[in-house]
Amino acid sequence: MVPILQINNLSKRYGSVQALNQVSFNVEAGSVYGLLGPNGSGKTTTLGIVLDVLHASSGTFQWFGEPLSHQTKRRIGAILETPNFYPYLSAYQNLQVAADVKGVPHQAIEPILEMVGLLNRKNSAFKGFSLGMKQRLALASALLNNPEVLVLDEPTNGLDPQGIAEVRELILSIARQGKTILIASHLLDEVEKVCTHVAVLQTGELRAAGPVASILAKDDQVIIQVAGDEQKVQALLQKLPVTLIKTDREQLILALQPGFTSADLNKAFFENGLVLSQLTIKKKSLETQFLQLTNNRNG
Ligand SMILES: Nc1ncnc2c1ncn2[C@@H]1O[C@H](COP(=O)(O)OP(=O)(O)OP(=O)(O)O)[C@@H](O)[C@H]1O
Repeated sequence: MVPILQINNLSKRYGSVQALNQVSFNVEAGSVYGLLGPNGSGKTTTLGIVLDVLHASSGTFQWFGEPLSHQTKRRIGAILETPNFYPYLSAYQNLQVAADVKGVPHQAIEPILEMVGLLNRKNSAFKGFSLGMKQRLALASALLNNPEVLVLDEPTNGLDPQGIAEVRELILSIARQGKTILIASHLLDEVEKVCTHVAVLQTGELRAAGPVASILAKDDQVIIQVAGDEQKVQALLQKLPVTLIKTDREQLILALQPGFTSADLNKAFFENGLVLSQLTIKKKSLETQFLQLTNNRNG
């Protein structure tokens, strides 16, 4: 299946600042994909580029296997910053305005208000809403035209614990409806709770990408280097109980599923006529590095 979003070697410079450097990852259909990194790591820049708000210095991206167009944009709902709703209009009236802009019939409004838990406040003015309610109204607005994908930049920023819990639960319930979600966050905890997949950015570099369970696993990871046919290597990796976390030049970084040891890995390669020229066990999980990353934030 074609990935929902393919990002290939994306780079962005702002003058002397290299905000993104050759970043590549794919977002598959049905995933909740976290873009994790501390402030200034390039998350917003990445989202801005794929939503056509910013231009990349180099690299490409495709939505649904196609370049971004008017048609593909209609399949994407996004919240990059807290949207400007009219303070004196009610939740319902604000969504009427948004529906008119998007060419969506007004019948769509109430079911969406119900989904985001604001139906009983539909006639209340926006200005009286808590931050959490404002964010849920923003989600309602992004969902009005029933997009296949939602792109969210730090959706729980500034919310109190209850607001955070509500927005996270809402994101999960939207995901359960089969929508794909790309969400930028500087919170490891949020990514662990909400996301199925994660790409980790640090100062514009992609540090790791893959399923949350394997990237954040406590299990050992191994670095291998294989002499031999690359296709054969990939075919073998597909069959083994391992997850490819990252390819770094000649090296492959793998997470081993419980019960499958580095000795088993070595044996499997040998039996398939492939010789490992390197097999290093990385004792520390990436989690420690992520915690350092996210704790180093300064804002
Ligand atoms: N318009 C701009 N002009 C110059 N530098 C910029 C501009 N926008 C972003 N940057 C720089 O690019 C880098 C990446 O910023 P970006 O906003 O993408 O990071 P982020 O991970 O989204 O962080 P935050 O959570 O703080 O928004 C940072 O060093 C930032 O200072």
